[in-house]
Amino acid sequence: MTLRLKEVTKKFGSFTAVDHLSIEIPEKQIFGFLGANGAGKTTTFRMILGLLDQTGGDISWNNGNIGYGESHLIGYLPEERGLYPKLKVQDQLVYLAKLRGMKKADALKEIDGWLERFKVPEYKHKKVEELSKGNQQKIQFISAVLHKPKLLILDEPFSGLDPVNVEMLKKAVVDLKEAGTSIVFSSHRMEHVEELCEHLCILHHGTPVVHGRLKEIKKSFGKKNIRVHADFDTSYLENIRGVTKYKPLSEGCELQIESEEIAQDVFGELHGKGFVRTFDLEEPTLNDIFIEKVGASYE
Ligand SMILES: Nc1ncnc2c1ncn2[C@@H]1O[C@H](COP(=O)(O)OP(=O)(O)OP(=O)(O)O)[C@@H](O)[C@H]1O
Repeated sequence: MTLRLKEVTKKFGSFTAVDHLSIEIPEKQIFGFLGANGAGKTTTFRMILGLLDQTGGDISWNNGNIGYGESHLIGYLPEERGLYPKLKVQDQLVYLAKLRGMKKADALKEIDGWLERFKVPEYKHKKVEELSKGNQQKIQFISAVLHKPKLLILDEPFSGLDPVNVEMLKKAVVDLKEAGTSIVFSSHRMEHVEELCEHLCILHHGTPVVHGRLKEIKKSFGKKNIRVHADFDTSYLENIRGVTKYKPLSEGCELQIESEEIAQDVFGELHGKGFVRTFDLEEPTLNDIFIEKVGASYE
């Protein structure tokens, strides 16, 4: 079930939050949605979910509209986390699962499995307000996936989590994909998108500036990085034609080059100058691409 957005636009008064966005989100894959604060990611998710009406354009899923009737097929982790603080974890999850058409007995079984998996079984009968923020986020993630949705939309799922919990959630996301769920997630962290997504879109002021398959995006970017590990001063490499960036490291440097061919020149200039431990020619990172297209880095 492919999710298609065609020329989707959202205006709030005279302000355009999403501007003629056309993307295709293939099924059973993880699609990454990147963009600076205010780029239009959450607004796009709300339109996909039918929580906001678009001003123009079409959104279709499996060639039909997504409506409230499909809530059992869709899971959503909103950016503004919101569980009922006074309700106990299990009661709350059962309630939300029943809203999505699950039977209580099935829900209880699933809940136990997820709480174990996320290493929080002891919170089952605790009120949500007694949990740390990170653990509340895990519970909210569980509420988005309990009913085994076909389409899962995750707005900044990893924000505010410690590295161990980030890994735990990432693993869950990958397993859900492998089980056949189509997943769209937004993030400010390039490395998460780079690691998890085959397809992605970078939004800038509501317009997609990069869109497609990660591998092809990297290939078509042209520029590459070189990492040199050497025991002598490499700063002269900065002056080679085609070297667009130079960053000294404690032992060596990192370079950005205009195209792959420049690597030969850099390699040649290293010859005979001293001991070179490593010379690596690497693909551009998503961060490099983002900086060039959007002009700002989050790091
Ligand atoms: N209900 C609303 N009324 C008016 N403007 C809005 C409304 N919702 C969003 N906007 C504006 O639309 C733009 C896009 O917001 P959106 O929340 O989609 O961005 P985002 O990419 O999710 O940002 P962030 O990374 O900060 O979550 C922002 O400039 C925001 O102020």
